[in-house]
Amino acid sequence: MATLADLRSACRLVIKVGSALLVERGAPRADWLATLAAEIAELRQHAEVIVVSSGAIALGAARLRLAKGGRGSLADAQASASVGQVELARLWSDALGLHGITAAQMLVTLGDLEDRRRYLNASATLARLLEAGAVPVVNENDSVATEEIRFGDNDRLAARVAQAAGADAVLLLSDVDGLYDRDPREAGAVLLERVDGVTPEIMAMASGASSSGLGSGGMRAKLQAAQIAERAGIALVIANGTHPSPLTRALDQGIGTLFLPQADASARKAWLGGRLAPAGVLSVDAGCMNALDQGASVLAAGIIEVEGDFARGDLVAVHGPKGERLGQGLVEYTASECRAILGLRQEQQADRLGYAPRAAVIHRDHMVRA
Ligand SMILES: Nc1ncnc2c1ncn2[C@@H]1O[C@H](COP(=O)(O)OP(=O)(O)O)[C@@H](O)[C@H]1O
Ligand SMILES: N[C@@H](CCC(=O)OP(=O)(O)O)C(=O)O
Repeated sequence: MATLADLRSACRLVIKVGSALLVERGAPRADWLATLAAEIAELRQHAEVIVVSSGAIALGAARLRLAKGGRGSLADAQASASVGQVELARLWSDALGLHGITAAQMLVTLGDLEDRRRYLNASATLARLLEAGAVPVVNENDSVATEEIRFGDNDRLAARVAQAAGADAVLLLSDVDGLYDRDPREAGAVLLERVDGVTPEIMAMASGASSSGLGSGGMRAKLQAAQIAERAGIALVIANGTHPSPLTRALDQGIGTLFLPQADASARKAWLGGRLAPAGVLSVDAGCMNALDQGASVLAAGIIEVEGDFARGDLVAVHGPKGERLGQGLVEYTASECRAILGLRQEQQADRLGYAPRAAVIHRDHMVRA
């Protein structure tokens, strides 16, 4: 992905919308949202789209008549988010619904995306929603997340969601055209079209303050999001959402800042292959070994032996029938569940598990080959 126009060829795209775009003096900017929804509908003809939407605190604070846009204290922000999220979900549902698109609300915390077991859950839900044709509308679960366990800004949340969803690109819609070499309110600020690596010099260009007072992250949070994305092999764009057709302006007119991924897309899997020590071993038969060569997932039917005592979400090694090292990945079941279902086909597993089986024991998206 070398230019903004290349984002048109992305298969899976995360679009993040900041509070200031969606809310003005406590009221939703419904007309603006309608035009964005039309652009999303157009994009969806050839790509899958996930929305990360801010705005719950700003909307809720207006309803509750709380000072400082609901950001006076954590308790105010949490109460505002509870009230505003109801309205925010309805706004998206109505706007996308006009185009026959089903919106799906997903509220996540930092823990949901950092803990490997919960990361798998979030990732599987996103995948299933996209497969079923819905547009997930994600926000932080502000009403339960305390200060220590919050992202606090939806920019980094969007980058993490992109990672969990295996997206190719993230588009952060803000109220500026992109990253400038200094705060754009200063004279002589120049827009950067491409950033090849978020270096300390790039980081120093941004201030942490939000321009509208409604949002939380400022440009610094966007650069932190860019760092997460570039390490995960995902392109990230900062573009101006204040125009009537922001996606067209960014992608077709090329106005915005593109942050190039610093590693190839497989870097997303690199952490699986790297630092972590496997907590156990799944040995598979020759049929499964061949299927893995074709890019398949590890299914219980192909497992012949389970070693170790691991939990769901742990990293386990996959060996062939003669002990060949085939790869490693995040396992969807505990060791005892793996032992209970080894050798069984999907339709035979529910009785042993007591619940409907998952799609695979190790999904191919969560596996690296040796
Ligand atoms: N170097 C910079 N380049 C662009 N914007 C910057 C820079 N430094 C500070 N900013 C400020 O960051 C603001 C965008 O952050 P924020 O208000 O949090 O946006 P959002 O609500 O979209 O998340 C811009 O309006 C701008 O005033
Ligand atoms: N989760 C919060 C938004 C936090 C946030 O990042 O806001 P913004 O900087 O406007 O994208 C909300 O829904 O109000």
